[in-house]
Amino acid sequence: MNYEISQKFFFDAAHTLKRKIEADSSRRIHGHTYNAEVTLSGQPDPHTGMVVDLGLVRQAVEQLRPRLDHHLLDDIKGLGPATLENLCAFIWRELAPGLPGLAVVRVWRESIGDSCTLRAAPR
Ligand SMILES: Nc1nc2c(c(=O)[nH]1)N=C([C@H](O)[C@H](O)COP(=O)(O)OP(=O)(O)OP(=O)(O)O)CN2
Ligand SMILES: [Zn+2]
Repeated sequence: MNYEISQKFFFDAAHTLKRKIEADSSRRIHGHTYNAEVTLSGQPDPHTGMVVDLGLVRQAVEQLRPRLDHHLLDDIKGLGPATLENLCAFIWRELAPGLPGLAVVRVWRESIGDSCTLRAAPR
């Protein structure tokens, strides 16, 4: 059996996006509320009963969140075009060093129903 333990957070951010369709509205600066969820997988430590203390996950997320919340995503170094895919990859790169067992990063926009899920490659 394997366990997955998750934490959700959100950030409000602005962006532009170059697209072939809906091009005009996408290239103007506009904002979204982005939801995100990070999931770690593993076995609970027999002494603590925890895969990972969710407080540690929260600390890592709280370090990252101010770098996204109320920012223009176009300005964030290393993000690239502000798509859900690139947000998943960015969050992964930023959190993975401090969160061993990181298995899934999901980012979605509730208002429009768009979602992206990034999973660790199977070993
Ligand atoms: N593969 C992807 N395709 C698209 C992405 C993406 O991140 N990955 N993103 C977009 C747009 O940003 C998205 O559709 C939102 O559209 P947008 O014009 O920015 O906002 P809306 O006004 O339509 O939605 P609200 O969130 O309600 O403001 C497109 N494709
Ligand atoms: Zn948008």
